[in-house]
Amino acid sequence: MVMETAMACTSGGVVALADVTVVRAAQLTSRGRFTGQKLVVRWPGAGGKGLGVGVGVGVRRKASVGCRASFELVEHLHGLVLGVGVGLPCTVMECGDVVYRSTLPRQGFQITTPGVALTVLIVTYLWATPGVAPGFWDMFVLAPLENLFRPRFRKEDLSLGKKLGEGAFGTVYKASLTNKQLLKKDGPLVVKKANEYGAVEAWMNERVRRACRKSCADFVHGFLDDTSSKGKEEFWLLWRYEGKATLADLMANKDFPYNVEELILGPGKGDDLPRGPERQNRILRTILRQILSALAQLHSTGIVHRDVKPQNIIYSEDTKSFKIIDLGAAADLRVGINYIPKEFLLDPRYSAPEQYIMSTQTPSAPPPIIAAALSPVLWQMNLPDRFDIYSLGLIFLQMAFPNLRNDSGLISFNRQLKRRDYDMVQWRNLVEAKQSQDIRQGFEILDMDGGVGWELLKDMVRFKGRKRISANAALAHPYFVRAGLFGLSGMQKLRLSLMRSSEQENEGVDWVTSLMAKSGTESVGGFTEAQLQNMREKEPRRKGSIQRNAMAQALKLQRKAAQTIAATVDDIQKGEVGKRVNWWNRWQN
Ligand SMILES: Nc1ncnc2c1ncn2[C@@H]1O[C@H](COP(=O)(O)OP(=O)(O)OP(=O)(O)O)[C@@H](O)[C@H]1O
Repeated sequence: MVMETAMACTSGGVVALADVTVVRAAQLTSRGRFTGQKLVVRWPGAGGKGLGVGVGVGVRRKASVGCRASFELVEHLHGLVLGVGVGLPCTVMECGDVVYRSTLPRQGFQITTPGVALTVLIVTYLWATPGVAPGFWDMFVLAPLENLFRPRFRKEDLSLGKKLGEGAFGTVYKASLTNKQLLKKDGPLVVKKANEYGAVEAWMNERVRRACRKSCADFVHGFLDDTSSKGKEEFWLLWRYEGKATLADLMANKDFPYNVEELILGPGKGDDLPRGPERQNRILRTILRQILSALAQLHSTGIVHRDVKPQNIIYSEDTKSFKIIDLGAAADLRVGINYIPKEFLLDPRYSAPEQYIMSTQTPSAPPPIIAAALSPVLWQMNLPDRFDIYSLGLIFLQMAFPNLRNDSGLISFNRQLKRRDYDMVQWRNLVEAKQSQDIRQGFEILDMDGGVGWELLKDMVRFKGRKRISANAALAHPYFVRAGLFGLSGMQKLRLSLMRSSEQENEGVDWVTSLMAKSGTESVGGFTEAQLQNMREKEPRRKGSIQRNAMAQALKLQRKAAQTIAATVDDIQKGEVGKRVNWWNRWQN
């Protein structure tokens, strides 16, 4: 190995200069030729200084006389340049071993299998529901931009009309705009003077307007009015007037569901079928699909409505479809807004048995940035969207059974179901024995096409949120996906029978459980209700394969990690930073 200053010349002149360790050097002959076939040049270590890139190596190449002259000149310059410490850093130069420059591996961007796998993993996490990446984009780009260009309203710009409703969160009026220049599209508006949660409702509506505007009533603006005569601040919320009827109004009509048919299908479009279960089923399916689509969009953006009921589903005369209103009780799980695990804001008639959208052991939401980063984990742990699915299941039930459409009917259904441990099959056995016309009509609808409607209803109204179907899965259910006139396709029938057989497995477990309960033991006298409930909810034991066990362990670990982090963040938020946070104790709990 010889330490020397090397320079390579090409016909274009000097192209490289550096202090190099020549491992196997080409000789520059007195006749100006490289004699070696290979020139391996090791550039100086990190931070090596030098000039130029590209070494004409390995090729017998004629060095011109000019080149030789340049060599000497540059050698002088070289000393000068290095002397003052000027030169390109190694990061921008091709430092390292140089063996045939043209055959060197490229040092720029390279695709490797672990790199691809890691990228896929990160992207999947960032885009998993409720969407960390879209959330940041929404929060830091879309929201400020929208704020910049939206017109601003004051209460003087509005003229209030008829009162439309009064609820726990405020009073709602039909209104019109006095200053017509504020909005391009004219038309009636709705104003809610919110006394509580107004700012949150406005924030939630703005989020929905950016993420999935077609699923909810068209929100215009929200502003704070601190000039109220009552002396307290009021938040004014503005929507476009969607129409005069909510699903509750339409369901209260004796002609339901035929009164909705014309609204959603258009005049005379439903006359191809005679009045009866098949026609009713078609209308119910359309209504349910519209509401499920709206919910699926809300859920995919991390919002759980928490107050899904016929009164909060409005028929939009403009889009001829059903939309969701009243986001006052909604929770944004992406950033933890309005998410208070122990708060009870819900309508008991439609609320799921768990009552909370998140486990009560999940601490209150951490600061938005941390909440956003953790949101996919928390979402998967709690599946909070299933809360809305239960409520929608009850609406489906009410649409099918006329006797359940009023409050007393629904309340007595809730009582009956609770007594039967939320087992819809047991409830069916109970009510079918009564032979009422309304009940018969309901089951006739649900049992069509091999009972797909009944299957879907059972998947929606389940005790455990985790076992309930999601809005997206429900939309792909055979109840909606039909093969035209022939009803269910072969695949759908297969899927249905699979679903049924898995259910029979559960029923077997239930049967054994009830036998055990009846037999009891002499000393204890049988199981308590709580123990029974616990046993029923347990999955039947399946043979554990290595993959399944590994998966279960990984999930357990993920859940534990998320709980530990969330609990610690909660402590920090509560100001318990001073106390020593014992991670190990938390982990073991
Ligand atoms: N965009 C809209 N277009 C037409 N009507 C609307 C609209 N928004 C609300 N309404 C009407 O106003 C009523 C009350 O609205 P909303 O449910 O949002 O108020 P609320 O104060 O939260 O009531 P509650 O507490 O009873 O749910 C609705 O039942 C509906 O009739």
